[in-house]
Amino acid sequence: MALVKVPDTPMEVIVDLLTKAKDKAVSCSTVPEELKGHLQKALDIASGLDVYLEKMTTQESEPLRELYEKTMSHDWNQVHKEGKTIFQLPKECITGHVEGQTLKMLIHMSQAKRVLEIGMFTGYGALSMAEGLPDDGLLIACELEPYLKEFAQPIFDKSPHGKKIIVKSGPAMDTLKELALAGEQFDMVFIDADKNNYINYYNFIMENNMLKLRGVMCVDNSLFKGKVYLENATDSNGLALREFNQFVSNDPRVEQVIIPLRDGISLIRRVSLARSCSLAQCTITDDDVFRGVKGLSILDRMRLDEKVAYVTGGGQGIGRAFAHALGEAGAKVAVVDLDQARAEAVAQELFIKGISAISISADISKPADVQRMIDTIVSKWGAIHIACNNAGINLNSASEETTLEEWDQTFDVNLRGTFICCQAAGRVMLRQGYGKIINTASMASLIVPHPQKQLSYNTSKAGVVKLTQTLGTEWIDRGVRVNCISPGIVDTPLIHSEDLKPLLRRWLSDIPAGRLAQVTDLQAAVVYLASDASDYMTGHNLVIEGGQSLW
Ligand SMILES: C[S@@+](CC[C@H](N)C(=O)[O-])C[C@H]1O[C@@H](n2cnc3c(N)ncnc32)[C@H](O)[C@@H]1O
Repeated sequence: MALVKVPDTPMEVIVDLLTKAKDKAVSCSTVPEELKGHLQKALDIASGLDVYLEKMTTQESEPLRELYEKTMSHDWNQVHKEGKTIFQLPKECITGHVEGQTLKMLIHMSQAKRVLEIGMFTGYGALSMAEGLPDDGLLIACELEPYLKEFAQPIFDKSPHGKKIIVKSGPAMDTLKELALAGEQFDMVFIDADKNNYINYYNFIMENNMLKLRGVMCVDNSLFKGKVYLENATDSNGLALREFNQFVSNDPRVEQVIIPLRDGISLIRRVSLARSCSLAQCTITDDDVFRGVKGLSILDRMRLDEKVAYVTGGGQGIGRAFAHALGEAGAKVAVVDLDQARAEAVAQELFIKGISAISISADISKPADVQRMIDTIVSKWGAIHIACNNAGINLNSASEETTLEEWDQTFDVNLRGTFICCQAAGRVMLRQGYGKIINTASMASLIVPHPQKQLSYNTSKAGVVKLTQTLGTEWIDRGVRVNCISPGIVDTPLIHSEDLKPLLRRWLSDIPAGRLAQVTDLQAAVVYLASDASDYMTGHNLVIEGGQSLW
């Protein structure tokens, strides 16, 4: 006997009813052709929808496909008869391809890192969401039936994302209590278990602050085949969902929307602080500390959206890391380098990451080049908000042998070049009444790094600090902040050459942190100095050297 598929979603119910109506109409000679035609059209539209969504949704991964097939071909009746599961589990309760991809998309969009799933079944939704999580993301899946963990784990193990999933067997409420006790919080919670408990899970999560401030709760089956709004529905699960939806829609702590995908997915998020504030029972000091300056959290205050930046020496090393950091924080970035090919390569890297970027070749020791760089950026983007004057050179010689050529060359780039850039960018920024200049100085501005001999470099970088202090105090009352970053010894491939090995050992013994700086160690500093969060800071030399200057 062929298995009759029970309609599982409002659309499947509509298709079922339209099919019956059309069959009846077709077999009845008194039904007008026009009505038959309308019925057929309605049926085509309704029955084609899920098929089309399925087809147009990005193909699932191999482990997900395997999980789906293994779930569908498993004899759940038999498993239950053998006493391996408490309940007889219908295979149709799997989330499946389109919903799985929707959850994965939500995880990406909300940049969630910690997810809680209530009701895992065979893990299709869990693995879909894990695929959307970053490498250090975590998903805790609550599942009543221990058998399902055994079922899913071998496929989780085949996926590179399976390691992000921890399955907690047993009643979800017990796991929730355990997680609340440990102070666990989540960016996303997916509720997809016993319908009559949805309201309890929801309230427990809200009352125990388990959903982070920016968190989202997703609730599956919230349309329950339409029974949530059909007047004569008596189905206990449908009625439980109806009560749940009504409760959430009246709950002033949250906002909700129900997406009519498959059997309905509710998206629920905590409302803004402003509303929570008026709801709170306790005494609140309602100020910028509580609400955030301009209503922004501290991390958002460090975002650089809509800002225009340039980075000189951006084609490699520290400059490249600065360009990426500023772009990741939201700025448009002009990558400037003496070497056009290098600048272009970094601009391409940024472009691939979705960052607006251009490349410019310029020799910062030449005023005409610097002016061309400034004009190019202003004509392209209309402003310059962030100027990273990072290009520099380091030539070594014993002081008694340092030639004037070496001295002049070093000063031309490191100090004169930095001044030329500060002045040209500063003029634009002073006109704008806003700007952030970040110069790259060096730990050598504070100490005399040894045993290498680099008089011109050390002196020029000390000059960069004084330049920064002077401009920083002169321009701050016109909205332009000038600071500098002093890195310690930065790890480059060159440093690991055989020749430099003894020098490297010596340096390492001088660094309390026990290692050289990576360019990535400097990235947060440049974003902070470029952002409005550092507005009260000017003329500062931010030293990042693993403690080396203190020993
Ligand atoms: C609709 S299925 C979940 C589908 C799953 N989210 C997916 O991605 O395929 C519901 C699951 O909730 C589980 N469940 C039911 N009651 C539960 C409870 N009290 N605690 C934990 N899990 C429960 C069931 O065993 C079943 O596996």
